[in-house]
Amino acid sequence: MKFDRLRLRNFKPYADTDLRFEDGVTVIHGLNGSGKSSLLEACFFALYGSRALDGTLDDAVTTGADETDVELWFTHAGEEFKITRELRRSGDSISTRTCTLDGPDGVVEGARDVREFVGEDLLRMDSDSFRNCAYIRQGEVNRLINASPRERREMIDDLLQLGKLEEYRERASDARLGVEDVLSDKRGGLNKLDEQIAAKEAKDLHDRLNELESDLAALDDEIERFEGNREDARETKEEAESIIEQAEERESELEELSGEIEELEASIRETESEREALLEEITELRERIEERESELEALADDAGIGAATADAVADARETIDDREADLREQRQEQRDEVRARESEAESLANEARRLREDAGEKHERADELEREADGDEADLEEVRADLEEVVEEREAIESRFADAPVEIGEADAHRETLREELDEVQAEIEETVGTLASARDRVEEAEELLEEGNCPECGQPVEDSPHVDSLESDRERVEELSAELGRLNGRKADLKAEIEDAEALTDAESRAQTLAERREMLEARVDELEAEIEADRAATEELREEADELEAEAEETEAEAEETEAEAEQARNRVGELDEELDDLEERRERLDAVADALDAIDDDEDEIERLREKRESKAELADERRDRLEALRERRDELREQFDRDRVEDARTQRDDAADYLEKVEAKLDSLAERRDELTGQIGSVEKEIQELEALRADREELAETVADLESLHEETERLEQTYGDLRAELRQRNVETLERMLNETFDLAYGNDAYSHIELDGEYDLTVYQKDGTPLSPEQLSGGERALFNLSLRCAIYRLLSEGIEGAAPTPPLILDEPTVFLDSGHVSRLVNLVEEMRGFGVRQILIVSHDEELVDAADELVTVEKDTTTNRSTARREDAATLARAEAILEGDD
Ligand SMILES: Nc1ncnc2c1ncn2[C@@H]1O[C@H](COP(=O)(O)OP(=O)(O)OP(=O)(O)O)[C@@H](O)[C@H]1O
Ligand SMILES: [Zn+2]
Repeated sequence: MKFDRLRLRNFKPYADTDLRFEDGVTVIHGLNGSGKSSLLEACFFALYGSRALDGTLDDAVTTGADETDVELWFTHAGEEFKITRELRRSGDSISTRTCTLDGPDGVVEGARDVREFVGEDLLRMDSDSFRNCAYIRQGEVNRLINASPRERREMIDDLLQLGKLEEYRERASDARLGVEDVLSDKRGGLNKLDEQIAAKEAKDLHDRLNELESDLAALDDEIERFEGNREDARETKEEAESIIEQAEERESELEELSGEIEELEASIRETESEREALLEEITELRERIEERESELEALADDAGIGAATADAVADARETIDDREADLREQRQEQRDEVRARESEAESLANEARRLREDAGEKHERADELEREADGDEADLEEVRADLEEVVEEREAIESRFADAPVEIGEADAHRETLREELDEVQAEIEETVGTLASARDRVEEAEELLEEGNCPECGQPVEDSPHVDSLESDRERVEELSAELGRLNGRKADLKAEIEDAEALTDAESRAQTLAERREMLEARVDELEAEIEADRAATEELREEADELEAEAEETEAEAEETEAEAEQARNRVGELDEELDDLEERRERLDAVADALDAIDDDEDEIERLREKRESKAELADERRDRLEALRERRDELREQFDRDRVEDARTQRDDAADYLEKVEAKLDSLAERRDELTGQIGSVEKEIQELEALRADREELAETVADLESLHEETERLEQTYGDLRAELRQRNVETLERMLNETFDLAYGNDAYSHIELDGEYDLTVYQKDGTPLSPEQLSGGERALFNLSLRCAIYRLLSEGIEGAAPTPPLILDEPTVFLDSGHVSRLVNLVEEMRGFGVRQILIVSHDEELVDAADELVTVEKDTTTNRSTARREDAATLARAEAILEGDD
C-alpha cells in the first residue's frame, strides 16, 4: 500500500492542508508542537476512524471549529482508493456525518463498513495490529518487547492469518462441546425412560386386566338377575293397584249416585210447590179482570163513546186529532194577525211622533229668525243716526275752506311753502347778526386807538394817517345792518302766524277725508241690514206654515195608529177563544186514554194469565222428566250395590304392599351393585391407560436411542475436526516461528552489528531470548534503551518481511510509519537505522514515513515535508520541499562534511 495524498480541513492544528506523498522515504520535520505527529495520526484516522484516536472524535476537531474533513488517497495492489471522512458537530457532540471509501469496485459507505473493508479486505489487520506493526508511535518503541508472549503470539498469528485457524478450531471445539451437552442430556433421558418402563412392567398390567374383566362379567350376571326380580314385583304391584282402583271407583260412583238421587227428589218437590204458586197468581188475575170490566162502562160514557171498544176509541181519537189540527191552524193565523197589527200600530205611532217633532223644530227656528230681524232693525236705526252726524260735520269743514286762501286738498303743500320761507329768513337773520357784531367791534377798536392818538389801521400817530377816514363809513354800515335786522325779524313773526293757520287747515283737510270714508261704510251697512231683515221675515212666515201642515199630518197618523191597535186587540181575543177550545179537546183525549188504558190493562192481565199457564205446564213436564231420571238412577244404584266384592279388594291390598316392600329393597341392592360396577370399570380404564403409556414409553425410547447413536458419531467427527485444526495451526506456527527467528537474527545483525550478542531465539511460544557470545541468555527487557529500540525495529522489520514473503497475492504491507525513532540512538546507530530502512524498501515496503529531526535521516530522505505552525493563528501547515531545496540541503550537509 502507498499513501498518495492527504487533505485536511480543521483536523487538530491544521486549518487547510493538502499534501502529496511519493514512493520511498519521506521525512517529516519541524519544531516541537508544530503538528508532525498530528499529520501521521490523520493518516491513521482516515484508515480506521475513531479507533485510531486516543481520545474521542471531539479531539480530532480543531478547537473552536464545528466540522472536520479528512481525505486520504492511496494505491493498493495497483488499484486506486480514496477515503473521505466528515465530522460534524450537532448539539454538544461530534459525530461522523459521512464516511465513504471509493474504490475500483464501487463505494463503501458508513464508518463501520469502511473500517471493516480496510481491516479485512485490504490490509488484513485491524487497528491494533496496524499499531503493533506499521505505525510506531512516539514513545511506543517497547510495545512489542513488553508484551507478554501470549499477546505477541496472538498478534503475530493474527497478522499471518493463523488466527483464523484457531478460530475454526475453537468453533469445532464449541460444536463438540455442544454435541456433548446434547448427548449427555439425551443419555440421561434414555436412562429415565428405561427406569419408567421397568417400573411399569413390574406391575403385571395384563394379568390384572384379565382378573378385573372376569369380576365385571360375574357382577353383570347378578345385576341381570335382580333386575328380573324387580320386573316381576312391579307387575304384581300394578295388578293389585288396578283392582283396588276399580273398587274405589265403584264406591265413589255409588256415593255420587245417592247424592244425585237426593238432589232430584228435592227438585221435584220444589217444582210442585212452584206450580201451586202459579195457579194462585192466575186466580188473582182473573178476579182483577172482572173488576176492570165492570168499571169500563162508566169510563166509556165519560169519554162520550157508545161502546167501550178499541175501535170506538180509535175513531173518537181521529175526530179529535182532525179538529185539533184545524184549531191550531186557525190559532196560528190569528197570532200572525196580532203580530202584524201590533207592529203596524207601533210604526204609525212612531211616524206621528216624528212629525210632531219636526213641527216643533220648525216653530223654534221661526221664533229665532223673528228675534234676529227685530235686533237688526234696532241696529239699522243707530247706523242711520251716525250717518246724519257725519254729513253735518263735512258740511261745516267745507264752509271753513270757503274763506281760506287755498282749496280743500292744497292745505298741506301751502304749509310746506311757508315753512321753507321761514327757514330762509332765519338764515338771513343769523348772517346779519354776525356781520353786525364784527362791524361793531371794528368801530369800537378804532375809537380806542383814536383816543390814544394812533391810527387804528397801522398804529402810526393819527395825524396825517390816511386810515382815519374809513371809521365814518364803518359807523354807517352798523346802522344799515341794524335796520335790516329789524325788518327781517318782523317778517319772521308774520310767517310764524301764517304757518299756524296753515296747520289748522291741514288737520281739517285730513278730518274731511276720514269722514268721507266713514260715510261710505255706513251707507253699505244700511243696505246690508235692510236686505237681511227682509229675508228673515219671509223665512219666518214660510216655516210657520210648514209647521202647521206637519201638525195636521201627525194628528191623522195618530188616529190611524189607534184604529190598527183596536184590530190587534180583536185578533188577540180570538186567539184566547181558540186556546180554550184546544184545552177541551185535550180533556176529551185524556178520558179516551183512560178507556184505552183500562182495555190495555185487561189485555195485559189476560196475556199474563196465558204466560203463567204455559209456565205451569212446562214445569209439569220438567217434573215428569226428573221422575224418569230418578227411576233410572235408582236402578243403577241397586245394580252397583250387588256388584261390590269386599274380600277380593282386601287381598289385592296385601299383595300391593308386599310388592312395594320388595321393590324398595331390590332398588337399594341394585344401587350398590351399580356402584361396584363403576369402580370395576374405573379400575379397568386406568390399567388400560397404563398399558398405553407403557407402549408410548417404549416407542420414545427407541427414537431416543437412535438419536443418541447419531450424536455419538457426530461427536467423534467434531473431535476429529478440532484436532485437525489444532495440528494444522501448530504446524504452520512452527514454520512461521522458524522463519521469523531467522529473519529477526538477520535484521538485528544488520541493525545492531554488535559482537556482544551471538543470536536471538524465538521459541514455539514466541518467547524471545537474546544470547550473549558466552552463551548466557538475556531477556530483551534487559537490553539498553537504544538496543531495545533497535531490537523492536528489527522485530517489526522481520514481521514485515514475513508478511510480504509469507502471504500469497498482494502483500498487505502498509507504509511503515515511524514517529521519532532515533530518540535513543547514537549517531552510529542512526546510520544503521538508515540501512535498515533501505533494506525494508528492498523487500517491498514501498513507502516509509518518518518523523525525525535527525540530519542523517533527513539526508537519506527521498522526500522532505516541512511542518510549521503560525504563531499568531496557532494553525499548522505542511508542505513538501521541492528537489532544489533538497539539493541545497544536501549541498549544505556535504559542505559541513
Ligand atoms: N483539536 C486540536 N485543535 C487545535 N490544535 C490542536 C488540537 N489538538 C492538538 N492541537 C495542537 O497541535 C499540537 C500538537 O501537535 P503534534 O503533537 O502533532 O506536534 P509535533 O510536531 O509532533 O510535536 P513534537 O515534536 O513535540 O512531537 C499542539 O500544539 C496542540 O496544541
Ligand atoms: Zn511530535
